[in-house]
Amino acid sequence: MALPPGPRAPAPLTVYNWLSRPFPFLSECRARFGSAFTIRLPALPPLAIFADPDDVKLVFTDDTDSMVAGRFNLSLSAFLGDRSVLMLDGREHLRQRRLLLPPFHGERMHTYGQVMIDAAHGAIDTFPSGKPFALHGFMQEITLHVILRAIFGIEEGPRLSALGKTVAELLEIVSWPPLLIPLMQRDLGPRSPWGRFLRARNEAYGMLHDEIRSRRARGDSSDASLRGQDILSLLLQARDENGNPMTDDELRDELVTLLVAGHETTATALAWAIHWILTTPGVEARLRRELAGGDLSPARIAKLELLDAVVREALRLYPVIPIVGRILDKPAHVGGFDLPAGVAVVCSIYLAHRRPEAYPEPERFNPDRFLGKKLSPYEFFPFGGGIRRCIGMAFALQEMKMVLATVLSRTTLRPADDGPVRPVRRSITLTPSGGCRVIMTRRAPRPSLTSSTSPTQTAAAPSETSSPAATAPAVTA
Ligand code: HEM
Repeated sequence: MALPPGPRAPAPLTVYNWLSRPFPFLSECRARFGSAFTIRLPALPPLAIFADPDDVKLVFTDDTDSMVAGRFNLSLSAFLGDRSVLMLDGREHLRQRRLLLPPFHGERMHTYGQVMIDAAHGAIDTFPSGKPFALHGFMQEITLHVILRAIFGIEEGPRLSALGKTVAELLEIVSWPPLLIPLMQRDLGPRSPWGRFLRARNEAYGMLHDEIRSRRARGDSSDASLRGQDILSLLLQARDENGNPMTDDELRDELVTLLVAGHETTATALAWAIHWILTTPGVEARLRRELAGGDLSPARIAKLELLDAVVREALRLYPVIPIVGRILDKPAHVGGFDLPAGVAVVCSIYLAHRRPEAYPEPERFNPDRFLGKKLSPYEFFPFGGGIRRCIGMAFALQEMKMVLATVLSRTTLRPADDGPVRPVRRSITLTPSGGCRVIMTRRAPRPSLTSSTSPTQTAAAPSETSSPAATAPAVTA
């Protein structure tokens, strides 16, 4: 049984390349070894990397149960809990996935649209004016707020703030890439990275259990505006095929999974999208023209074609998560190689998205390549594929569009620096270096008609001001 060829550099160098410069490293390997190659990292199975559509299809459509994702994701189990859908395989995975899917169904997205727009307004009100700032942090604020509101359905107030603070702290600690290495996962006291993580996680667990218990005890759903459509309410009502609800521990692990998976990923994708909009000639002007053609209700924003193409092209060029993988339970034949059991079969999203055969001039940000076209799910898969495809895909796409439309309609931004922006790792995601630094030169007041029922903001002719004092009411999200 032979693995594809691959670099034989000393382990520390490979670890450095993998953690610090994954995109150039993947490109170099592809140039040197061809469309399939193997990367070896200490204490992990060999990673056999593929990017050709036939090989990706084979992995995503495998129905033999011989390629398991839960074991591939194992390094995340300390972060997410061992009952997280990401950790499970086979029947257990399917059960948990079926329970989780309904709140994320495309049709439900209209419920969350206004929450997303309101959260964007709240953050825009606090953008510094006339001086450089990193957008990524503000995008994180928005996506954290949105996911907390969508999951728990609670209104602005001390409960939401306390949960937000604890979750943000937890996510900040886990964003440090070395914590993914099992050797680093040791509690050496409250000031050590893992010690800090464990203490923050216990605090978050306590709060989540309180929330679950009080919700069960009340026997009702959330507060006002989401009217029982929040994700926790739906998960509490969910039953598997035997009529059983999720246990408290299952619920807790899934809530942590949704908070982690649904927050940093979308914030990073937004930061990249804004980077490309500001730095690619013509794109911002075309988007503004598209936005100006009518009201800015969630329903209309969701249908804007150029905005949709911009979002997809941003996810193509720098996919937030560069790889998805499965561990082979049994030997398998992939890409002309007979791979032994135990190997990790990895689909490189990044390399697949840069194949010139599918994407002429692959390095160029060109949203037109998505206009009026539907790409194969084996050539464009920022959300992975098959029975493991991201549960939050529709949610993330909706959120990106709502936030981008709101930011563009109320502000004028320009890049703060001339130098190149490169991807840097934060845990498993790759974010723009410097956090996408921009300068805001205009902020229009928040439109007065943003409400959950009648959002009728207009994108045309926003008023010129750069003074935060001129901005409108307090955060209502
Ligand atoms: C731009 C934003 C996002 C990106 C790029 C992204 C990407 C991904 C990827 C690549 C996977 C692995 C798929 C595979 O193994 O084939 C995944 C899985 C998952 N994502 Fe996302 N995601 C995003 C947002 C979200 C959101 C908003 C949520 C929920 C609120 C979410 C929840 C999940 C869950 C639960 C899984 C596990 C699915 C399973 O194992 O069955 N993600 N995501």
